[in-house]
Amino acid sequence: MIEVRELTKRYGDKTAVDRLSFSVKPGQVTGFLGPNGAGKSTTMRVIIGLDAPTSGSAMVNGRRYARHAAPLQEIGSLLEARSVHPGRTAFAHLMALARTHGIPRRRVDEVIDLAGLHSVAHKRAGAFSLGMGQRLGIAAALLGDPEIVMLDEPVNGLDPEGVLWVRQLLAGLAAEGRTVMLSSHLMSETALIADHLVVVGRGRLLADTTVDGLIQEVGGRGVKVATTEPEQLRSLLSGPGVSVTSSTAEELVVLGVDARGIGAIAAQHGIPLYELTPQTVSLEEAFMDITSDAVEYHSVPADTAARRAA
Ligand SMILES: Nc1ncnc2c1ncn2[C@@H]1O[C@H](COP(=O)(O)OP(=O)(O)OP(=O)(O)O)[C@@H](O)[C@H]1O
Repeated sequence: MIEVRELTKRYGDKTAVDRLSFSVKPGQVTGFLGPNGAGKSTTMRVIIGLDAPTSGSAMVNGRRYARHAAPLQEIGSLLEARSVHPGRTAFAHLMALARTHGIPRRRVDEVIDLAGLHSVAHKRAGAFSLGMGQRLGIAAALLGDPEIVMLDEPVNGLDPEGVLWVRQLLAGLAAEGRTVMLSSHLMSETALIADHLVVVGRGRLLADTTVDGLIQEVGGRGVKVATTEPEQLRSLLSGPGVSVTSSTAEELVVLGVDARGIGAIAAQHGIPLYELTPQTVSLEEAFMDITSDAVEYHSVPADTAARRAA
């Protein structure tokens, strides 16, 4: 379990993390999402004690990271995939980590196999592709067989097979009851991996929810109905958990009853319908909607950028 409470981190006058609170629970995969510069890496660095909070706290299984006697066995993390000595082989890198943490050689062989690094284990890490480097970083994170696994952008640079591997690996770790957290700025990719989502923007919490919850929050999964009898249909549909709004005189937007249910009620009462459209909000739209005010670096159309530069 990771518990972040009222965490604030300032660098000079820049507030990277702003009174952020959330929990990452065991047995599920939590996606930590936000646009570039949202404060994800800073939060993760504080969690593993690489940075000290300005105020608030980040606890790992009830204690600050530094208070754990064997932190690598408590929480395995991948924060900077390239933090490997380029002249060392993958095997030597993992062995060095294992030796300094009292981890047996057998476990090094296990994580090399687990990460699919067998054929390159004795090659210099400096010659690794980005994807291989990511696999080595993930192998290192798993070395201590930790209860908690925290990975910063783990699929960055991986090919589709690698992405699938990470997805299955993390789902397997969560199914074993471990706590799994991964950061990303890609919503659709994270939704395939994560059960629970923590969304941040400009250092603040924007949503702490599930994929479905996020879509509901931005008004997705409603049904647009056009009928000649909107008022009659509205009163027939009204009930607990149902919300009906009208956009035009003959159009209703219904939340809480699906298209099939609306069609059945209309047919029962002889109400003609001339449109019945489930409204889908894509995950990317949902993400953009809740983070739109929190994006630090908005892109501008190419011609505007060119005019500004001129
Ligand atoms: N050491 C530092 N000194 C000054 N500012 C920093 C420092 N580290 C981070 N920041 C700033 O804090 C903010 C949050 O950065 P952070 O790297 O945590 O965001 P992020 O969500 O991980 O972004 P990305 O997806 O781009 O990695 C950014 O505006 C960044 O410029």
